[in-house]
Amino acid sequence: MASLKTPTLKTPSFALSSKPRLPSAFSAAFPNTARFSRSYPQRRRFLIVTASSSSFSNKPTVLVAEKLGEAGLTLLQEFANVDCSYNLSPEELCTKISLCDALIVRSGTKVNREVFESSGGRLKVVGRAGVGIDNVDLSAATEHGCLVVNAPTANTVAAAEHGIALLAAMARNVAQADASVKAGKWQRNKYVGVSLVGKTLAVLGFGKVGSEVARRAKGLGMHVIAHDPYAPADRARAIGVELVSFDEAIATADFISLHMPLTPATNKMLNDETFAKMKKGVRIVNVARGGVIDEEALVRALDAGIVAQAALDVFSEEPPKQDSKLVQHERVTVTPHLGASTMEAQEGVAIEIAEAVVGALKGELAATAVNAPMVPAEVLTELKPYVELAEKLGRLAVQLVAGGSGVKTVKVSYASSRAPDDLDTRLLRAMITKGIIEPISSVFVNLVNADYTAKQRGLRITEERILLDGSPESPLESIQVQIANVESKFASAMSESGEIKVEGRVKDGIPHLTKVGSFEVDVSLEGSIILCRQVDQPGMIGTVGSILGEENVNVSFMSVGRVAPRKHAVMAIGVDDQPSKETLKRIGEVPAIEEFVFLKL
Ligand SMILES: NC(=O)c1ccc[n+]([C@@H]2O[C@H](COP(=O)([O-])OP(=O)(O)OC[C@H]3O[C@@H](n4cnc5c(N)ncnc54)[C@H](O)[C@@H]3O)[C@@H](O)[C@H]2O)c1
Ligand SMILES: O=C(O)[C@H](O)COP(=O)(O)O
Repeated sequence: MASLKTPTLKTPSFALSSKPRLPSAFSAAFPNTARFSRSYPQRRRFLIVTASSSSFSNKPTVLVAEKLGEAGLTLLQEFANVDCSYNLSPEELCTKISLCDALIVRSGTKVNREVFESSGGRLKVVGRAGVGIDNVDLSAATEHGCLVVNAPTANTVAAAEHGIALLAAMARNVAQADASVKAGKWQRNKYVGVSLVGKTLAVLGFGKVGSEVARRAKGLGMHVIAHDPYAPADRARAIGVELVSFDEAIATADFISLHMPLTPATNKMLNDETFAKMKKGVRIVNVARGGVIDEEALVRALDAGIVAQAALDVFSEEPPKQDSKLVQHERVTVTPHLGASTMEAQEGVAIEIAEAVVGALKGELAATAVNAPMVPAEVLTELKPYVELAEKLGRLAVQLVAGGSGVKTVKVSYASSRAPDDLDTRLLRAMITKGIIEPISSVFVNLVNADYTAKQRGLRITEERILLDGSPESPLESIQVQIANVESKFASAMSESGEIKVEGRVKDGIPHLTKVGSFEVDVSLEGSIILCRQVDQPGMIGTVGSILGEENVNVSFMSVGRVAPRKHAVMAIGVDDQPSKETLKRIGEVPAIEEFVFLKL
């Protein structure tokens, strides 16, 4: 594994408002200084989250609230302070969470709205060490900008094997017969079972686990059909499984195995009405979620002889009540949510979730994000410099708005030779939103909550693709951000149609600002930028350059865009360090400079 670095910390980087009141000329040039007084991260990657430091070290703190495999803990400990506190009460969890940057749970911990509210904004990642995320309030997580990641692959085989184990054990009364023998009985006639070979198995939910169950059931000689509204037909064909409607599946099956997630649409999917449509004597296996079955209706269906047997690993309430009629039913076999519980799966899940959580805390996009757009790794790598460009253009554009906060309508244009389907702009849009909102509010914006936050603030972002001729080798030629219905504190940033307009492109992997209003410039988007409009004349670069040089402010780049020789020009100056107020005031006093603005990136 690559060595782990300390996470990026938020450091004050534009604290002008904490200084004494500014001279009036300076205030005129920077009418919204106070708005930019909050702290920003000094260096930003295309981050989803940035962990805060704990009070005693620079490491983030990860609370592991349920048992996690050793290999995962070791990975976490290389990067974070790891607090393994199992069996916390809801109140204890809420108390602890305000001290944690990440939380790792399995299915036994309810991560509800209260947990996010109690975190005070510190909780940045919830890692679900498994597949089902029905125990995490995703809406609350998203609203709080908290990324939720899961470990979707490592326990697939374990769950499928447990499904098959329950199927066979149920058909041959293994659990009941075992209990009987241990009770001193020898009831060979009572526990005559049914055969699997030649029987029809309906797999409901033909995802990862469902298809592995289907594959294994085929090996046992069963006829397998499946119902899944979203499963691709070719995947089913490849395994030799026929995809059918829900009604057909339940009406023809001798055995039904459940493998869908618990969602509002699947909640109590098996109920009185659907049991009534089943073949008499059907046998049901559930290693998905208890809530997909109306458990009281199942008891009725068992008693009515519609359902001959059931084998259940999961329950709507876990653990179920000891006197639960369902659990105690003679023809029901139960296990305590053991589907993922093999040594191998737990080590795999622990590693999968630890890597996802550490990656997210380092600011990387997680491939297993549940409440953020999933962007494949190769697309991420390709988009990385454009992601940075997008955020910086948003950040620049909003700082050009007089008053800053009246931003409601933003138009983003992507010029690209790629077909629209080959260009995923969700990430870019999120980062533009981040760039626009963060400088003017105290909200932390990331890929998770960007759309939600924009909506909350009434910020409408429309996107436009400009299809260019040429080679689609690079994903984008340029990104343009326009803010409409506002005034600018730098009039030259206004386009002819009255919007603030900035445009940029990536050159040699580095984001550049290439247009301000209708002026073409070329300045790399690093450090900060001073934009000056001046009467185009010789010596301006030298004059401003020497004012900056006198204060030892390193100029990284200068570029002049003009309308015509000796008319107006916009000079863009990239500076590594922040010039003092006095220096900026001196620049503003250069007679040929008509307006200027200092923009923090
Ligand atoms: N008992 C355990 O310990 C255990 C272990 C692993 C997984 N699980 C559970 O098993 C379930 C499946 O896990 P997975 O990894 O296969 O997930 P998955 O996302 O790969 O598969 C779920 C499938 O269900 C389908 N689906 C969604 N709505 C449906 C509907 N209304 N009808 C039919 N199908 C529908 C989806 O299209 C998807 O193909 C999850 O609920 C998971 O939590 C339980
Ligand atoms: O959804 C899952 O991954 C399984 O139900 C496993 O849950 P567990 O991590 O609580 O065993």
